[in-house]
Amino acid sequence: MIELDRVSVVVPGIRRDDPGKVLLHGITLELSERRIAVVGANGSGKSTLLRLLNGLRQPTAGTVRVDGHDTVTAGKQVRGIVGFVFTDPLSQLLMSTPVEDIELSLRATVRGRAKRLERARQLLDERDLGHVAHQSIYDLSGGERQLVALTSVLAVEPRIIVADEPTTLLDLRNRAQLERVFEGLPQQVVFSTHDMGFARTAERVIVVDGGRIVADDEPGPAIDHYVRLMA
Ligand SMILES: Nc1ncnc2c1ncn2[C@@H]1O[C@H](COP(=O)(O)OP(=O)(O)OP(=O)(O)O)[C@@H](O)[C@H]1O
Repeated sequence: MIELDRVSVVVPGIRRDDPGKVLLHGITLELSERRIAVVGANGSGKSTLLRLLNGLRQPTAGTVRVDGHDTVTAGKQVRGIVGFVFTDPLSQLLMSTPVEDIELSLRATVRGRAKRLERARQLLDERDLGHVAHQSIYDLSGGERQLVALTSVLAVEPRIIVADEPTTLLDLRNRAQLERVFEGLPQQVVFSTHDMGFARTAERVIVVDGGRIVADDEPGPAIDHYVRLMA
């Protein structure tokens, strides 16, 4: 369970008389559903909200807790529970090939390089990515790259996945494939998206506007609210 209690995020101004910019205004949420989508216009605060959930960003005021662990004071535990998938997998893949990247992830949980490499190859095979295991990550297609990034995050078995627009850079076919992969994950998944079809696969849709939650409902009414807002 993720809990946000009166969370604000403020970026300080550059000059002394500049009050700064409020990115999120006093948000209180309990996130327990298996699939939660966050939608909103560009710059509305979706990424800021999602980054709070695994401690990538810290609140200026209020608290974020994951299974009772505060993301500020217990960041390590939180990152063990919440895996984060970025829009651009190249922001996340650190090694030059898929097998090496997954081996790196596994250093947190598996002892011995040979064992880690074997497990990495097995995880890639399970996602039908065995044939690209030793290919440069720069030579993968966008879809393959995002699947490798997701496989790398899943390798350490997080209980919750937070994904920031994971399908935005993909073509329609890869988008559909990745959405199916997300739908099949046993983990709780909190994702942001501009794709209303993807948002409709969630049980709950949260609409963010100007750093505030303006709708929080089942997909039908929440997406209707968002569409009216954008009209
Ligand atoms: N470190 C920062 N300093 C100043 N402004 C910031 C900072 N980080 C984010 N912002 C601003 O906060 C607002 C919300 O950004 P955020 O990335 O959360 O939006 P978003 O809803 O994810 O947008 P998009 O759909 O375009 O990805 C934007 O106006 C952005 O420019």
